[in-house]
Amino acid sequence: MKRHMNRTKIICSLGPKIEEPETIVKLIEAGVNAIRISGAHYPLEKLVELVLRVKEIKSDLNIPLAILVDLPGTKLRVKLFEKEEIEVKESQKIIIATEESVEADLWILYKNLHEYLKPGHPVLIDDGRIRLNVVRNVGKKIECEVMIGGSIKNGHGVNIPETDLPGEVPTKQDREIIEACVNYEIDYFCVSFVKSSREIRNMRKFINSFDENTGILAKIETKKALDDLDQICKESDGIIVARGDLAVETSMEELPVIQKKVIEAAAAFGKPAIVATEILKSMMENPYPSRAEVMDVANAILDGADALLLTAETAVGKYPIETVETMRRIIENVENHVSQIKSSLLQRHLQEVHDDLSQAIAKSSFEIAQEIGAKAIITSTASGSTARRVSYYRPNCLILATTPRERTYHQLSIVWGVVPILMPEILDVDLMIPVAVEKAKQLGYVESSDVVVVTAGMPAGVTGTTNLIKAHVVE
Ligand SMILES: Nc1ncnc2c1ncn2[C@@H]1O[C@H](COP(=O)(O)OP(=O)(O)OP(=O)(O)O)[C@@H](O)[C@H]1O
Ligand SMILES: CC(=O)C(=O)O
Repeated sequence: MKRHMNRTKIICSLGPKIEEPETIVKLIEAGVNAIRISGAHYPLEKLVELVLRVKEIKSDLNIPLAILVDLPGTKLRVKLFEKEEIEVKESQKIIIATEESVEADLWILYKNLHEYLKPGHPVLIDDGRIRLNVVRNVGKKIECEVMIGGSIKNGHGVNIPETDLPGEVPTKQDREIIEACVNYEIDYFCVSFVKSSREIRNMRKFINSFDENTGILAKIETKKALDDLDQICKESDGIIVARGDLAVETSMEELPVIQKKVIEAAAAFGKPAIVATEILKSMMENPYPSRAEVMDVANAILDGADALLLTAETAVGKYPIETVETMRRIIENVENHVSQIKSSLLQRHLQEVHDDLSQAIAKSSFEIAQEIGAKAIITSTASGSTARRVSYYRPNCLILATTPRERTYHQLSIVWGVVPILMPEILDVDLMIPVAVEKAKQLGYVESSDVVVVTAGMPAGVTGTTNLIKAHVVE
């Protein structure tokens, strides 16, 4: 399979149009580095079936590819019984009920929701596309006036930004999904509607009771998450700027600055940042993007995103493969030509190291590689932490992350610029370096007489032990 060298990674969301194995392979060939499967849109059995399908494909193709299972969390959703879709029109009055037994036009199954809603509160559906205003509550019925109409589908997300509904993470549905998936070595679970770092800790505790190597990505999509952003970044394994909900929970106008702030916060902790939603939205209908969307992809890269996440474009859009190809081409163009602009837009400031040895190694290997024009930085990594730290600096040269851990190999595929390479476990560090370099050579990333900067650690294979840098000439 042709290897694409886009350094900003591409993640796509699975959906009914792209579930067939041949289509998944085509998406990967087009440039996808990771696949998100939504726990909100798939029943458990189907979700597990898709996880297994993607695992089989990545094993057959022998490629690094991360699987992200998105947990629904405390997000409210529309429930329709009997119908799959209803149409609502401006100024029409409709009834929402909070329990299935109560007659209504649509349901939001959250116990006693009516007690939290007051006249005038906006109820926003499908990332704010449909807008209702609460008129009054009658028992368990909520009467609303349609302010902006359209079609409402079963499962559409609901935001009620004026309320602060209590809810514990992981929810019952989250726990069921995690339990159904634990045997399949999921690379990342995405935690929706995070409001505090405490929720990440609770989620970590629950997930770790089954599998300590699964990563946790915090979806930043509420105002409250922004108040606890540093701690959330510190305690998770990466973040997603979930612009669909975020725009509704804050405001559209705030998004550009929030996106930059969140990416910056994640980077400070050496964690990958993913930008999601409506990146190439018009390609749901057209085989080409709008100018503004091309600029959005470029700006997300320049903001420092590690990966870009396509949601509805691939899940339910008409041109999923073309969308991925378009995204890849824009990324490649920006990355290949960004150095023509004098002020280096991608490069980041050199971090204070304090007494963090692995941070010092990452920073120094970047500086040495830039100084000597190295072909690659090869990090021998167990958890992937050194590779992520090197990636932070956005070096011009390749970042090759050799690891004996299969999970790390797949997890690193969402990290900017990192090429994950699986290699056997070698406990003698003097042997590990030549084997890692030889593997990189065999795969065609480096050739004889190239200079590479290698990082490794003693004892080998143990997380957090990187303590060695070597400038090495490939034999
Ligand atoms: N697997 C799927 N099956 C059917 N529709 C889907 C699927 N995945 C996504 N969609 C559709 O695409 C839209 C956008 O996708 P996205 O994954 O952002 O959904 P979402 O419900 O907003 O997710 P989240 O709750 O995680 O924010 C959804 O509103 C839904 O209509
Ligand atoms: C991806 C997602 O959940 C959002 O943008 O809201």
